[in-house]
Amino acid sequence: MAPQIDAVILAGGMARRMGGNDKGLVDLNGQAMICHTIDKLSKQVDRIMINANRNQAEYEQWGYSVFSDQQSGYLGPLAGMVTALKQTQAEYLLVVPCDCPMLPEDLVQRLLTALIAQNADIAVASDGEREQPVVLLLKPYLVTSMQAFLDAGERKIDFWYRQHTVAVASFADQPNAFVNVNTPEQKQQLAQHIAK
Ligand SMILES: Nc1nc2c(ncn2[C@@H]2O[C@H](COP(=O)(O)OP(=O)(O)OP(=O)(O)O)[C@@H](O)[C@H]2O)c(=O)[nH]1
Ligand SMILES: [Mg+2]
Repeated sequence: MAPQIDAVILAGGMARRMGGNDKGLVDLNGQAMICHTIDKLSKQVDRIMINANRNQAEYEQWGYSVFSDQQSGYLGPLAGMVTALKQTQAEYLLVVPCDCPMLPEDLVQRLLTALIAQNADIAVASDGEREQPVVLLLKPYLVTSMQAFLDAGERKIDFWYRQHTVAVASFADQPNAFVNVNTPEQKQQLAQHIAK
């Protein structure tokens, strides 16, 4: 039987490079950016959760559970992840950002295969050149380690990874799948690419 997998879409950042406009909600070719991500994930996971620190009512319109970071203050992506880990009952949690609208259709399948093959606790995606630190599959028991890391005042996700066994799943054959929209210019470029 396939394991149960929940997903959290991280939309809890300040989006400073987007002029402070909530990145998940900015329009990309007729729909909110997060809708592109939801479309990519909906067939790959059992349940989707949205992690947002403002505009929660707007995020609720898609019918998924919406929650903010348990610890306020914009402490970074780990703050959203640890909160999601406390909510899930699934065997694995998939984490993705709200600003990667082109994610692979086989994201979960390949991350899970890599995690199992390497007997790892975490599988992180790579575009063939660079790891994508907020695109990962992980085991929920890691919540204790992640909370302890944050409680110690640490914030850097890469440092946290290093405490665990991490498998890397390569998506070198889909180099555009992780295009990351941080600025209005990047959004404009992707909009033109999608419209072609
Ligand atoms: N829950 C939560 N998520 C965060 C936080 N900071 C960043 N993220 C998320 O982490 C992912 C990657 O972060 P960035 O692309 O740097 O997003 P950002 O911090 O909103 O944008 P900038 O302010 O321009 O750096 C995005 O999905 C963000 O929503 C935070 O404090 N809490
Ligand atoms: Mg980003």
